[in-house]
Amino acid sequence: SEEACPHHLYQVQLFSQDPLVVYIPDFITAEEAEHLEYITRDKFTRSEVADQYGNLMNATTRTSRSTSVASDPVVRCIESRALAFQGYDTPRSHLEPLQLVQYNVGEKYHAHTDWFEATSQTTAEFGGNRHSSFFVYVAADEITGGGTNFPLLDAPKDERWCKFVNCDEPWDAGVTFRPIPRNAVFWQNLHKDGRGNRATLHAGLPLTSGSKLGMNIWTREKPLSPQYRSDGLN
Ligand SMILES: O=C(O)CCC(=O)C(=O)O
Ligand SMILES: [Fe+2]
Repeated sequence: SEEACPHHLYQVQLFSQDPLVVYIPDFITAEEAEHLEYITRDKFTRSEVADQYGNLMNATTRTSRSTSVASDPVVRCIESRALAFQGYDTPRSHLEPLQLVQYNVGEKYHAHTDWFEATSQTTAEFGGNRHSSFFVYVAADEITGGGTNFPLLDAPKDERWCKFVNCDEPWDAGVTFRPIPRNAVFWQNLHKDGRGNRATLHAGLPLTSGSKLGMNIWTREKPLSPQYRSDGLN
């Protein structure tokens, strides 16, 4: 039985190979989660989305509030972890500032991809397109609903996944990751040739009760220009 196996520390689980999706329990610590909440507590504004031309706007498709996070030693640790996870080869300059997203009852983010279709959002100063995404559940209080749904991924068959994904959903709804504090979902947005992978389509489902604080960690294909980075370094 599994109980007889020696203890090990790593916990990541491959969820899907194509697109690459990896589930990461305990991606951030309780102290880091509290710190993120604390340093952003009065900073949230209505979330923006980019339209097909790359114009940023408030839209009914994304009703959360969000803020980017200024760099500090705790934030740098989280960034380092995200870079190490991706194989150490990616320099910090490829990271967008961490983005926190706050949802209350009824709020959601309609199905979207994190990679951009609009070339105005993938210019050299933005570091090209978003190569990968981590979505981290920072906090979830008394929550129902509010999972992250990938409609084009296959639901897992093994019921041991049910602690991380909602197994009560119809199989044709794809997969919905539960908003479990400090856990993260990682995925690769782009094919090898740089084209966006449509199967990474996903949505933040509406909350039917409680509240949720999430965090996006987006890695671009190339370095962002200093003005768009949290460290502002050259
Ligand atoms: O809220 C979620 O579960 C997903 C949010 C998301 O996909 C995003 O902010 O890009
Ligand atoms: Fe997203």
